[in-house]
Amino acid sequence: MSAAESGPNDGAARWHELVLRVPEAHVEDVCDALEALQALSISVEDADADTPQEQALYGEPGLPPPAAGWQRSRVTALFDTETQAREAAALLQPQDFFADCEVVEVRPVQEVDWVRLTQSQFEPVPVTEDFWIVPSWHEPPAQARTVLRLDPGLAFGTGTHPTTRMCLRWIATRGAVAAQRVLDYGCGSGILAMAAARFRAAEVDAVDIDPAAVQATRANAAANGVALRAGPPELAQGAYGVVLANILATPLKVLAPLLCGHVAPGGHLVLAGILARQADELRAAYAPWLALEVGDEEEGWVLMSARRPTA
Ligand SMILES: C[S@@+](CC[C@H](N)C(=O)[O-])C[C@H]1O[C@@H](n2cnc3c(N)ncnc32)[C@H](O)[C@@H]1O
Repeated sequence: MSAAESGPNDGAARWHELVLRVPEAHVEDVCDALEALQALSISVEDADADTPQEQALYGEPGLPPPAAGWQRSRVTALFDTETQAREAAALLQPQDFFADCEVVEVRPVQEVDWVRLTQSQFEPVPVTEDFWIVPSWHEPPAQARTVLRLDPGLAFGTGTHPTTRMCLRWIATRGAVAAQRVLDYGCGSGILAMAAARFRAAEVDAVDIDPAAVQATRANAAANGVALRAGPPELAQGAYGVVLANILATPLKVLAPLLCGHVAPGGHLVLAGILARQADELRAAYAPWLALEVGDEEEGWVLMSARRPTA
């Protein structure tokens, strides 16, 4: 057994990890003991991971269930303090079941500033040269004349996904939403609904089957000073000059009669969430009502749109 060593930044660390090497036969005993010693969490990994000795661990039909650990497992237990981690190591070492085990180290776990880390991953997103989606912790770029403030949250839609970006570009460049009733079907964060409002839609309805998305849309609209109605799908009523739906090919096919039924004469239907190879399926599914065409393509995704003839 090797002596446990601690890392150089002990003083600053919030938690400490006790790392052990344990043969398969004793993984369960060691984990039970660590639990009894008040470990905050315990993880078991293959000690030979990423080496030629790495061992797959899964149950095959007709074969015995997988073992609790690998031939040589690396067991890591998290403790509140360095003292607790070292005491746990000291208490384990004399135990019979620990005979073939090894204390690898006691090491500090550095705190991660998750807020800062997350924020650093979300930069302002340009939709066009002068329309930008900007997280609240960033200043809008100088060239941004139209801005939506949006932070990553539980609901989909920060502008970083190509399907959202293509819809935003359609809204910003076609001039089709101005003075229209607009429906955002599957609103997620409400990003498309808010963009429609920014580009002077007369009235915006945003609906989603996920109550968390409806809540996020309301909160994001309030933060952006945007007036819209958000709610469950039943909120969508009557005809709209523009119907936007960025969902996925399968639900979009099921929703074809419903979505087409909301498109006013002379109005537009804009669909995204469709892979390029699914475009023909979608065209066929919507053919009884509207003639969809691919209008944009990005990273293997397409935007499809159609216009209902004026009556
Ligand atoms: C890919 S996200 C799009 C979010 C946002 N509109 C955007 O463009 O980034 C799809 C959203 O559609 C919602 N959704 C999925 N199926 C739906 C359905 N049948 N009716 C209404 N909303 C649906 C999901 O809950 C999700 O919020």
